[in-house]
This record gives sequence, C-alpha cells and structure tokens, in this order.
Amino acid sequence: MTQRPLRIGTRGSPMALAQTGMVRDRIVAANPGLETEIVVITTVADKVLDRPLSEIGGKGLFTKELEQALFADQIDVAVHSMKDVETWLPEGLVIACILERDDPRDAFLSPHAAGFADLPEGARVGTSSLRRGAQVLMRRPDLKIVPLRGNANTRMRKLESGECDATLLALAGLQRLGLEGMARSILPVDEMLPAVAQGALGIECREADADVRALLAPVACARTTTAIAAERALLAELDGSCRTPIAALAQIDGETLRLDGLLFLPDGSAHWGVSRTGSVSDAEGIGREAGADLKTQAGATYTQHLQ
Ligand SMILES: NCc1[nH]cc(CCC(=O)O)c1CC(=O)O
Repeated sequence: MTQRPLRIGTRGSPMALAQTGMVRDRIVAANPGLETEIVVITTVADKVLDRPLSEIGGKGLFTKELEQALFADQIDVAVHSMKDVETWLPEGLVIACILERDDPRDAFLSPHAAGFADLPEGARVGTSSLRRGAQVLMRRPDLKIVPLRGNANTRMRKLESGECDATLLALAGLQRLGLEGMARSILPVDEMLPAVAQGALGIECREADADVRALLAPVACARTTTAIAAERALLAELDGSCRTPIAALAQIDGETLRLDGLLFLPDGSAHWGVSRTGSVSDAEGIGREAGADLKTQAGATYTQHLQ
C-alpha cells in the first residue's frame, strides 16, 4: 500500500474535474480509508482555444502533459476520457483500468430546434469535430458547419450568444456536468455514430506501479474494457490522424460483440461502413478486421485524403 496520498492527475476543465471527482469516489469506495489528492495539469487542448484541434495537429493534445507528469512522478494516476487517449501509449504507461461506460451517444443542443429536422435550410451547426460535421452533412448537406472550440461550458455559451444555431456534445459529458437538461434531443447511434470510446473513462498509470494498479483493479469494468478494446483496435488498424473522421461503437449482448464503424470524408460526400459480430473473446480481432475492411473499402481515397 502506498503511504502518501494517491495523486490523481486531471485536466482542469469543469467536465474533467467533475469526472475526476467521480473516479476518485469510486477508487476510495473500493479502497476504504485511502487518502487522495487531485492535481490539476494544463494541457495543449486547454491552452489553444482558437483553432480546431484537428488543425493544431499531432496526437495526445489532451493527454501529453498528464503523461509527462506520470513519468516525472508528480502524479500517480491520470484520469482521461478514453475518447481523448492516443491509439498507442508511450512505453512505460498503461491504461490500468476502464470504468463502466456512460451513455456513448451525442446530444443535440439548440435554442431554436428540438432536432436536425427542425433546423431551417442553411442553419449553422457549430462543431469542430470532423466526425460530427461529416455525419451532419451526410443527412443535411444544406447545413453549414462552423468551428466551435472550447470546453463544453464555453461551447454552450457560444451557442446561446448566437455563434451557431445548434451544436452537438457528448451526452456523458453533459451528465457529468449535471447539464443533461441542456440536451434538446439525444441522437440515435444510427444517425450519429459516436467517437471511439465516447462515454468511457480510463485511468492511466506507470506500468510498473504494482501498488497503484492494485488500487485501481476493483473499479474496472470488464464489459466496457472489452468494448473499448474492439473500438480502439479498429482505430489502430486505420492509424487515423486527427484529420480522419472515424466513428465506432461496440455493443455487447451476452457473449456476442457487435462492432459498427464508419469512415467519412470530412464534407460528408462519401462514407464507408462496416458492421461485424463475433465473440467477446475476439474483441480486438473483430476491431482489426473491421478497420482493415474500412481501409480496403475507401481504397485510394483513404491514402490520399484520410491518412
Ligand atoms: N473532445 C473533448 C471530449 N472528450 C470527451 C468528451 C465527452 C465525454 C466522454 O466521451 O467521455 C468530450 C466533449 C464532447 O465531445 O462533447
């Protein structure tokens, strides 16, 4: 057992602080009497707020500084939205634990409309997510996608002030902020397939830190871990950059895992889809095959525009 408090690293956005508080409570519930300390770390994604993340480029914009703090022994664990975690982790770090997934769907927010069907022709949808933008344009090519950055609270403020007519946010994030009432509707996954790992929280730590891993083990959710393994295997196979709009969702029913994946051109003018079912014991294999299938379908378009 570690004697000093468990130092829990997190970004400082309201959503990150809310979810880290929830994760801390789960860790303490599983390890009664454990002392903890929340350590706020600022990341590139928190500093650069005027440009889409896909333009800033590189990976790990939400995670790099937290990982540096793990290596520097300033924190013992880092709490992440698994959606923000890079496909490949740096040598020496592991996602030791993935918690039970919250609702993976996206919510629709607008002062004027209850859903896409209510938006007038040419209305502005604020999102800097290529995945969301592409799926909006697939169904409503008349809508205009406008960039909208900042944390969830900032984006809601920009929506209120009229920078756009509607926006999309992860329902799980709204719930963690206690703001699910802001959702005018929840988009079904066959209309808006979520990002890989959306709604799942993970805890990263030093691979060799057996004491810390023992503290985290009881809060892990096996079913979510399996679903995320399939989705992340799909992502790894595509080796997507931040400029690659990809969506994927694994759903588990008993011993059967179903993985749906979509790859898009950012303007929504083309998309490729895959749906595979198999045994939960083959989650990663299903993900790899689904990713390879998408890559083959997109062919030259993939290497030219999406890689
Ligand atoms: N890109 C930032 C981000 N990372 C994770 C979430 C949502 C929470 C989650 O998926 O766990 C969000 C905000 C959003 O997409 O609305």
